Amino acid sequence: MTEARPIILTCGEPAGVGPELAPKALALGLPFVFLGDPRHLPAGTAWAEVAAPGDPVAPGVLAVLRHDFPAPAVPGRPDPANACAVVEVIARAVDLALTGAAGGICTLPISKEALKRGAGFAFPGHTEYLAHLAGDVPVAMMLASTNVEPPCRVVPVTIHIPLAEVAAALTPALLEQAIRITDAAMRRDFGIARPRLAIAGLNPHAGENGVMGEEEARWMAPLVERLRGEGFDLRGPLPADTMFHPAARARYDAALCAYHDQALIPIKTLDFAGGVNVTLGLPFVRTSPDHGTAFDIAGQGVADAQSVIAALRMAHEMAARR
Ligand SMILES: NC(=O)C1=CN([C@@H]2O[C@H](COP(=O)(O)OP(=O)(O)OC[C@H]3O[C@@H](n4cnc5c(N)ncnc54)[C@H](O)[C@@H]3O)[C@@H](O)[C@H]2O)C=CC1
Ligand SMILES: NCC(=O)COP(=O)(O)O
Repeated sequence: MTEARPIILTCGEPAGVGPELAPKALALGLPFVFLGDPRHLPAGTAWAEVAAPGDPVAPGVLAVLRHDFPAPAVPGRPDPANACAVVEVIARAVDLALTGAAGGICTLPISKEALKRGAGFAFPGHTEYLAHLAGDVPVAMMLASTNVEPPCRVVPVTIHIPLAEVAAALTPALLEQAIRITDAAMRRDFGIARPRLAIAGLNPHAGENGVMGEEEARWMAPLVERLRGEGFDLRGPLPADTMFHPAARARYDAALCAYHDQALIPIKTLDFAGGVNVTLGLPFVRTSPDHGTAFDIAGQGVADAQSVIAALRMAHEMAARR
């Protein structure tokens, strides 16, 4: 059996909880390398600089690929001077994954606001930036539970846009693209031979035959029917409010949701600690914890590492399947 290639763990926003989670993630026992500035790690962290992702370090020591930042980190207070380096780290990790030096990347949380203000970052988040770095490939965001049965896996088809813009942004072409990407990724990355996908309606009661919204009857149901004809195992459009209880989740492998909160509220309610964010459709493996920078608790050492550990484990599992 070949040794698993390490996963690159990008530092994310240094004023958030990311850097303090990196040493806690050593509990995983699978190889990963922290890419960032070692000055941002908690005092007392046992770390060793490596020149390449696969270089050995002693057990219990955090391997660090050094990326020097202009400024130290003040917990809870992102420094605009560090914003460009946060973005550089993500790009460097992608290079390492694309060359095969790493098995994939796991990203610690960024502050979207800090990057926009400090670096003019033109992307809503990692997902869109990674798609760009990969050659502007179409991708989908999936959040997957690791602690609940049946699993909760959700794909927000529209992502970081105002609610007022959702109905216009949710087009047949976008939903079809998300269905195709999700189906392919469930097979390749999750080992599910015939993925069952559930499509959530946009409106209350999935429109109730047009009396509470017309998108479901006008184009969602015909799209689902057409793709079923191609062999996709689809159900829906379904009323979203009854899609996430255990008996309902047992009937599908992933749910495609119309907008961000329709997807993320169920998973963060069912499994905030073990939720993993995966970018589907990339030519390399990318996972992330499902939480953000948690500025309110940064620097206190109380941040829960379960989600980042689950994200690193899932990245290894996905890399092994590719
Ligand atoms: N993948 C990424 O880079 C993500 C980045 N974000 C960014 O994070 C920032 C803050 O977002 P929020 O909506 O406040 O979400 P958040 O997840 O940072 O915080 C929400 C609540 O959960 C708690 N929390 C989060 N992670 C925790 C952990 N590991 N252990 C214990 N408690 C934890 C926080 O203390 C806070 O009370 C924003 O700038 C957002 O854009 C949010 C989600 C994902
Ligand atoms: N709410 C989910 C989220 O913000 C994930 O964003 P990213 O992985 O694209 O950075």
